[in-house]
Amino acid sequence: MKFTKMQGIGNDYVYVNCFEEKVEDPAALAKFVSDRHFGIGSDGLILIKPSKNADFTMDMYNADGSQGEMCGNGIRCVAKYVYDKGLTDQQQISIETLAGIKYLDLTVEDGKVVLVRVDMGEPELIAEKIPVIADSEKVIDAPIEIDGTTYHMTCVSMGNPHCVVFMDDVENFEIEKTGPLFENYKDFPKRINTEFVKVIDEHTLQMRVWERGSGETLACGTGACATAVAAVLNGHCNGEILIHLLGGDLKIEWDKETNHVFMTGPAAISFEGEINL
Ligand SMILES: N[C@H](CCC[C@H](N)C(=O)O)C(=O)O
Repeated sequence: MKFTKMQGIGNDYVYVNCFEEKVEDPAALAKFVSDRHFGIGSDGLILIKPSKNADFTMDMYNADGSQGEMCGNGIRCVAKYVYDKGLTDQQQISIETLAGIKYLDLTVEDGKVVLVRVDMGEPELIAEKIPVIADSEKVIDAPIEIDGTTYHMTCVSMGNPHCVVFMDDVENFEIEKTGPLFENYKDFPKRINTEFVKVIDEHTLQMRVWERGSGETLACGTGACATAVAAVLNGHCNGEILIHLLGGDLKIEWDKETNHVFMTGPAAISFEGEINL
């Protein structure tokens, strides 16, 4: 099977063009290709498919084979793939996801996409729609005790569920130990992506992420959007927010007029190949 390996600020996936390839069991394929020793090595698998309602469809699977409703870094790479490979000549495209249809603006230089701005839609703050089990309608700056430590979390869905935790030191944080405890915590019926965030100033955040189904990744686009929303809700930030992730930076803006969150960042092709299934 032919594949293209791409990354959005270090959040890397194996991309399959399903206009040309047939994928029978995407969950199993995601687990296989994500394995660094027996497969290709990636944070998961992304399928590029036709759509009846948009220009294209993106289906996304984490490294453990679970399907994610949306992938911010992934959708920028899908946009780069379909433009650079000539599946479209439009610089404004729509992509259908399990989190709804997303609209993207492509910046092109020398015939190649170098930057993508994504309208990520509206954040969902109602606990039962995230979902998170809570005794309040929304979960903003709420205590959660994990392994004997009390953290304060703000929960946001960008189509997929996120729990944002602000703290003073993310660099030395034991994410390997604590990340899975959040991911599988009893009050997250669909598990959770967790962002651990340090506030630099009112327009700058530093973030690490433990992703549902993939563990720590170098970046998470939906997570960056959830983090920006949480930072505004908690009075830490406003306006345009620059988020520093391990793999690079994303620019996020929560537009008050439309209530839509916009994410701008790069996308890159690492290599292409064929894998024996
Ligand atoms: N692990 C996420 C999907 C990938 C999200 C992330 N890689 C992004 O860029 O948004 C989930 O299960 O909801």
